[in-house]
Amino acid sequence: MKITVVGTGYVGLVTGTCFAETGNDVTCVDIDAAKVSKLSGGQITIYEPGLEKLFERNLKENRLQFTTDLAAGVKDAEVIFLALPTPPGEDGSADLSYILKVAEQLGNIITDYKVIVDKSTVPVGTAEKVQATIAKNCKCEFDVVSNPEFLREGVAVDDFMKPDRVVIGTRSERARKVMGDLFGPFVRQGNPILFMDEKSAELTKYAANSFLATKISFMNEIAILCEKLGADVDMVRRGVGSDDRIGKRFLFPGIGYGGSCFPKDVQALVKSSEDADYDFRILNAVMDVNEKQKLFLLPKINAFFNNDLKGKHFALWGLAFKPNTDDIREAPALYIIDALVAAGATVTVHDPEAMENVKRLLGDKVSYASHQYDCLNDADALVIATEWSVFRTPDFEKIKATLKNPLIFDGRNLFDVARMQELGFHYESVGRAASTI
Ligand SMILES: NC(=O)C1=CN([C@@H]2O[C@H](COP(=O)(O)OP(=O)(O)OC[C@H]3O[C@@H](n4cnc5c(N)ncnc54)[C@H](O)[C@@H]3O)[C@@H](O)[C@H]2O)C=CC1
Ligand SMILES: O=C(O)[C@H]1O[C@H](OP(=O)(O)OP(=O)(O)OC[C@H]2O[C@@H](n3ccc(=O)[nH]c3=O)[C@H](O)[C@@H]2O)[C@H](O)[C@@H](O)[C@@H]1O
Repeated sequence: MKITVVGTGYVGLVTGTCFAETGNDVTCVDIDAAKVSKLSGGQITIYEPGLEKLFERNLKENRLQFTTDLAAGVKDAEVIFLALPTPPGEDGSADLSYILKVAEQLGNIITDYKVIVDKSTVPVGTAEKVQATIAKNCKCEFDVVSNPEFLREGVAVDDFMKPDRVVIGTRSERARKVMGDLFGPFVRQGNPILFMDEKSAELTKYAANSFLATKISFMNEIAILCEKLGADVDMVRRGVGSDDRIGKRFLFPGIGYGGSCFPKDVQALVKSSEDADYDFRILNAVMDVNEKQKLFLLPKINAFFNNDLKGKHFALWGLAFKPNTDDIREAPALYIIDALVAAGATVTVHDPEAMENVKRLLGDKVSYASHQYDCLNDADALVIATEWSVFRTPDFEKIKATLKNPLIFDGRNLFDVARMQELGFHYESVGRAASTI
């Protein structure tokens, strides 16, 4: 099938590459000329495990092309995916200007039947708006379909190729057939394609992300309670997660959820609810808990240093909002850095993939260490903000020998508390007793 993907960011690039990998002829369109030039030249623009190999193969075999020219890019397409940004507007609602702008352009461009697919995360009613915007100038038939994306960064290729489900919102038989054929190869393993109306599909995406965020905030509050009552959140998590009705996943407490999606999508659903004259109380609490959780380690750090961080120096491991990505959008590490620097401390940071992005954002606000152990030089303590595998089994003797104090504040519960005690560390984590020296 001939497919065009408009917007070649995270979702667009994964979508385009995976469709090419399953034998489709894919053109990706982006207004960012530098990005298009890099991608056309074979240089991948995001860090995503497993994607580069597929990208290179499909580019070489001419199933994947890139252009800045929307009209040329969509000319032969049967299906046009819109994988455009939907950032939060000032009032927290999703900003639809990117999508509606392209919809308006498409109305003037398309001359034969196309299925136009909202892949972006968009509020209920957007498919209708896109339909109306295209229809203003369009002289041919077309359908607008809602097909939200559920991939996670870091495992995006697997999530796209073997999805738990594909949600397709359309009431058009013609579009349903096209989308069913296109996604058939991805759901052969038995997971379903769920056909529904456009509004239900749009709400499914927000409900899924908001529910996952709720699970995380819930466990973060349980972790706080564990510390107050002397329980161990690791034990509680296992005990709770063994119930199939609850499930083991997304119960890991930490320093809050970040990334480009949970924070903005929970906020957007709250705003949609307000617009519909409904106060979504649970989600307001979820956001509130998450805001506080990002700075969960700060009182512990302050308490250790008697509320005087002036002149103290911290090593910080992990900048990405989660492992296996270089994405630092809404990363809890950034909030910790802000708080430490505001209190008069200095920080040296290390991350396996996200250093360049942080350098662009923070410049000389922090210092950078290209190796995780160099990061520890002259530091009063180590703070861990992201659970990269490479941080899970470090050389503890080296850490102890390099840090000024054997002191670790771990926002991701990487180590066993009793072991840290044996090794002679003062070790503080989330929802578990501290090991003290
Ligand atoms: N990043 C993720 O893991 C996931 C994101 N989503 C949703 O997918 C949507 C896209 O997200 P990302 O890929 O992360 O965004 P992104 O910000 O990485 O990429 C968006 C791309 O669109 C391009 N663009 C902007 N205006 C354009 C125009 N007029 N014509 C052509 N290209 C244009 C930008 O240059 C950029 O390359 C959002 O709604 C997001 O909520 C959904 C699931 C997962
Ligand atoms: O709409 C989106 O963009 C995507 O948002 C999330 O994916 P992603 O943001 O890539 O990352 P997650 O693995 O969901 O993690 C999000 C945040 O939650 C945190 N988290 C996750 C799980 C957990 O148990 N505890 C926890 O604190 C992570 O550290 C991270 O900061 C969803 O998992 C995807 O299904 C969805 O498609």
